Amino acid sequence: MTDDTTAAEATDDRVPVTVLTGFLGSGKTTLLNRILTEQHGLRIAVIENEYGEVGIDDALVLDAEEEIFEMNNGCICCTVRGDLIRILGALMRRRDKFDRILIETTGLADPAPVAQTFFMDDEIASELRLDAIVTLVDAAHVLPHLDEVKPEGVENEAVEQIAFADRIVLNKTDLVDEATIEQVVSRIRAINTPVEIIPTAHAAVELERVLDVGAFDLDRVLADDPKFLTDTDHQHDLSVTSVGLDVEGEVDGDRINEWLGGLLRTRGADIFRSKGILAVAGSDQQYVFQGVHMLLLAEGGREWRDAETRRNRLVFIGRNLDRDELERGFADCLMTAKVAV
Ligand SMILES: Nc1nc2c(ncn2[C@@H]2O[C@H](COP(=O)(O)OP(=O)(O)OP(=O)(O)O)[C@@H](O)[C@H]2O)c(=O)[nH]1
Repeated sequence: MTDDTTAAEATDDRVPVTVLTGFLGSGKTTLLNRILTEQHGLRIAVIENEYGEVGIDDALVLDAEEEIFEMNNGCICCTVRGDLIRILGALMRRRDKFDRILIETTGLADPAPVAQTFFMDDEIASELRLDAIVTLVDAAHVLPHLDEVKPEGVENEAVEQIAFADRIVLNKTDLVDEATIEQVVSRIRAINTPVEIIPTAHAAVELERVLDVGAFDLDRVLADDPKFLTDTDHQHDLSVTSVGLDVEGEVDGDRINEWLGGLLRTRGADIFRSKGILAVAGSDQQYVFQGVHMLLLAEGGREWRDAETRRNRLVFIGRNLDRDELERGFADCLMTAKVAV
């Protein structure tokens, strides 16, 4: 680094932006919730992009003082990139209200086009500084996704997210043994040799290791990918789709457990991610379920409000999803449903 760049950085008062990425279910929302609830004294504007039609993450992000902008009608790296630019523009007009910006991408996003946004638009580049791309990696599930062979021209998002990372939060180390951690670390190193890897469980990372770290290095990116600033074309794996269900009524607790458990046991290789908020008969509390492949967790959510309509919102993301089958399976769990005997 020259004296000139040091001086330039010292006077750089642009707002730092962190891009939080990582494959489906790797722990992005868990980290976001940590950041939003920790007493760090920072004012963070959050932009959240969710994959799936029914918008569940907004209910799973904890209440916080911070402002949260939802972008649920497309993928941040392609269809709603215009929305991202508009939100950033609106934020810049009231930059006295926050100290930094955090963008959580979907689990299927390519971080490169999101990063490009900070270099290709002059107004944005003059006001905002891409601080780091922080990638969450699920130590228990990442290897098969890295191994997936995609059709010609189609990106492997899990690989891209690691390749572009300035920091890797190697999460869910509680679910695997040392040998698996070593194997995952060596796969990460093969994709992105110099990256700093921070092993964690439940995304318990010290914030100073991921926020305002000045780690994004355009020169390094251009050395790896000379077309980074000019090549805006990328192709998602269209065989990965989502099915969202939004159904009024209450479900039978036993039946929904049995159905979801059986579904993920038998189809969990193809169902990468599932999550939902359920109205279980006889309970005043919402039920939240979180599935990552075959691993299923259920937790109690907030209480239903008095006049609130009991409804169930579920999303499944993966391959070979059959909407009819999922709708029928869920309908059989509803209290009003006639169950075949
Ligand atoms: N055992 C274990 N579970 C974790 C850990 N981190 C997160 N989880 C759980 O994994 C599930 C997915 O975590 P999220 O934070 O929602 O993951 P995400 O990356 O935001 O998921 P998408 O937004 O769907 O891509 C949740 O049930 C979390 O509680 C961890 O380190 N260990």
